[in-house]
Amino acid sequence: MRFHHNLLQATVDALHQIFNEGKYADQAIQRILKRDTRWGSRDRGFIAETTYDIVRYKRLYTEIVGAGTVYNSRDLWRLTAVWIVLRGHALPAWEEYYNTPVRRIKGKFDELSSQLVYKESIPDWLNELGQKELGDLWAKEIAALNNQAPVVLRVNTLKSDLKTLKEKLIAEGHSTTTHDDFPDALILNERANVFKTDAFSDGLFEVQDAGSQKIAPYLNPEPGMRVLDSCAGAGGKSLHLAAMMENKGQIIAMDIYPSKLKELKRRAKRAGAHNIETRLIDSTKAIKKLAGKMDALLIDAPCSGLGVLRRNPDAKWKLTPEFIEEIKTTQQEILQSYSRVVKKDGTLVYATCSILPSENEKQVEQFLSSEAGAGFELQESQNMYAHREGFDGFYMARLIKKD
Ligand SMILES: C[S@@+](CC[C@H](N)C(=O)[O-])C[C@H]1O[C@@H](n2cnc3c(N)ncnc32)[C@H](O)[C@@H]1O
Repeated sequence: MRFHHNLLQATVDALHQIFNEGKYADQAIQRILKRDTRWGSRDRGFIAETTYDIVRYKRLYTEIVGAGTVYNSRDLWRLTAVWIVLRGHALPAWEEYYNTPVRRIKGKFDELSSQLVYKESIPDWLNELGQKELGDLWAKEIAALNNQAPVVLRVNTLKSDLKTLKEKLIAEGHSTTTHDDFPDALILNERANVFKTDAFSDGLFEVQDAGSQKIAPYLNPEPGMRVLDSCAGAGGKSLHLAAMMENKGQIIAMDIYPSKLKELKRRAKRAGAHNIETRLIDSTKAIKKLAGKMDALLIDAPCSGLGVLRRNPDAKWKLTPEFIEEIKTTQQEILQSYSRVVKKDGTLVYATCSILPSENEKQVEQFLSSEAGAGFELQESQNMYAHREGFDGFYMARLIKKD
């Protein structure tokens, strides 16, 4: 493999922003990619993927090179050297790589690989938590979460269908594969920036992981229903609900951040979704007003995000045990207070992109045994794991309001 110095320099600069300045990996990479308009899609892909890989294996690589917590330029170049060596490539004859101890890198890798915290590059506290909550599943799942995620699209059935979209994408140079378990999904055969396609500008699809595509259908939405998407964010699930409801009925999309709802509106316009109304949650009144009025409630709860580490590998280094404890309190508060909007025989779906039972099953159990949850019955629940289904990790539970 032939390496280009300017692309590795860009990788080193991105790593500096992420490791030393605490920037989010996706934002740091986006900024760096704007630097040179002559870079083609392969160059951009190289910078993004190399950076993500090194972020993913930060602990392992750092231990191999013996760097501290602040990385100087030499340390960052050495991390890229480890990346090249462990992929079995020859190091280019650049000044930065002079005297790189290739055999020592390989030896250290073999030695450290016997310990999960190095092999999968995870903080000790997270390893302990994962072992405690998931037992034997943990090692398999964390290994799968270190793989690169495929790019999955969801066809917007308000404007297109799977077959037509597949053909349009081929005409724009992108081939895709369908999947029997995910009826609206097309998986890109080769990574590409599909946001640049006409099909995307025309609102024919959204980029949405296959696991995430299971959540809106779990609510059994039907045209004409009144649905509350209480943690709507930028609207990934609201848009899917609008498509499934064929733009008929009402979707109230709520969040505590106006910026996310603004983005949702923009996306809804592009998607031709006309039955979504956004409402900011700025006091408890916003929810109280809807008490007993909704046919269905989706709580796509804020969570640790441990199921989507493949997309956000830097979350491993940003998450803290304290944050996970706080978010669990928020999850229960949301269940307790928002569940009141569901009318008799209505449906509540609680979902997270976490794999931890304490954010999932345990939250639902706690809710059902509380006063607010007493009128609900658990109908069904499902876990999705990266090591089993090959997509992001998710949890969802469907509860029915009996009285
Ligand atoms: C998992 S994300 C939602 C993703 C979104 N549903 C989608 O499909 O794109 C969780 C959302 O909950 C929001 N949130 C956090 N605390 C909340 C609260 N107390 N009430 C409502 N939303 C909240 C966050 O701003 C975030 O957008």
